[in-house]
Amino acid sequence: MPFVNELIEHNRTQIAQASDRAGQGPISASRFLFDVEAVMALLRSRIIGQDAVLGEIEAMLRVVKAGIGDPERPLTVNLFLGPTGVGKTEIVRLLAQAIHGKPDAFCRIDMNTLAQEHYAAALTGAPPGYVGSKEGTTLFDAEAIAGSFSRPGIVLFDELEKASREVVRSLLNVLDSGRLTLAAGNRTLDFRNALVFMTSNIGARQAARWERWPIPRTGRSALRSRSVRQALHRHFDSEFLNRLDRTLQFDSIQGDRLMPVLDVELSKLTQRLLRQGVQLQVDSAVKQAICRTHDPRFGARDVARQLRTRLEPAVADALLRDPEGRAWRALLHDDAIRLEPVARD
Ligand SMILES: Nc1ncnc2c1ncn2[C@@H]1O[C@H](COP(=O)(O)OP(=O)(O)OP(=O)(O)O)[C@@H](O)[C@H]1O
Repeated sequence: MPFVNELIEHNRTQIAQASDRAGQGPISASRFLFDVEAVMALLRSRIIGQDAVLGEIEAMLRVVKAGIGDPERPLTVNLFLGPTGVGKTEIVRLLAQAIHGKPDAFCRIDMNTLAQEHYAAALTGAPPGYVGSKEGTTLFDAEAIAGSFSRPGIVLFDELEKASREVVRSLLNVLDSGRLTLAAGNRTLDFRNALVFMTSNIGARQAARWERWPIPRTGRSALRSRSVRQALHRHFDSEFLNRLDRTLQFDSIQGDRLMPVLDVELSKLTQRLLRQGVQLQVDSAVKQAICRTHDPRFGARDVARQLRTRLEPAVADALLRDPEGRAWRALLHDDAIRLEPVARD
């Protein structure tokens, strides 16, 4: 028995195909099934300290949902800038989760693997006459890019600054016309139904220096964003930068942002434990100890790492020691995390 959503999607696709055949072009008004409020609620519950970025994402999703963008370009093209572990990739994963029901339902191109000029071929496939040209083999996942009539595809070009200039130049066509003809010439990938994201940590080192400058926060953030913009313009041609819809700068994750990030990470762990029928409470002393020893170079990644290396082993010990134990409390003893059973009434 098909789901209602699938039936609606099927009907909409039929209508779209019929209208295409009649030469009217695709129907645009609200063809996308996703609900902007629901998508943003998920993002806001999981992404801490990036309010300005999330505001821009919301505006972008509204334009996409309303279907009023240029139909000859990707639905949107966004460059995410910031240091490691601040939520750049996580936002794309959450969008995939909210729109397609799976956090990995997007096409990810790791630009780090395309660091040399001749790797442009890996992106667009082999030219005619070369091995692999007939197969049209490329790094792109055509289905994840195309999405469907009622759900946009999602593409992420990760670590953009690592790609060679040649590879970045081969993306200009995608940004201009929403299409990329593979080198063999026998296949074209269509990005016109895709949300395109790119990430880069360009300028992050310069920005970090301003974080420590002893001036008020607003002044610091203006200087920081100017230095990131300068680094960006030094690295990429304006030909490329002018084709981006949004360049969004992420804030670093440290100070008073750590505790809410820790709460998000903890809730993922407690949910996993609950699925095994185990309850876990974590003392605030444990949380403070984790925030105190946070390594700011790794942003939120270090919070997740500390949970994995300090809390999870203590939980595992307790569960293996007493497999019948169903409720536990994590406490701090001499700077080490210990678990004690919670007495049940
Ligand atoms: N702003 C945030 N709020 C809550 N959790 C976050 C945030 N940023 C990152 N995280 C957590 O850290 C993990 C790593 O973040 P993410 O993959 O987004 O890093 P990134 O910014 O893309 O950095 P990198 O350039 O290293 O890939 C995420 O899976 C998430 O659990």
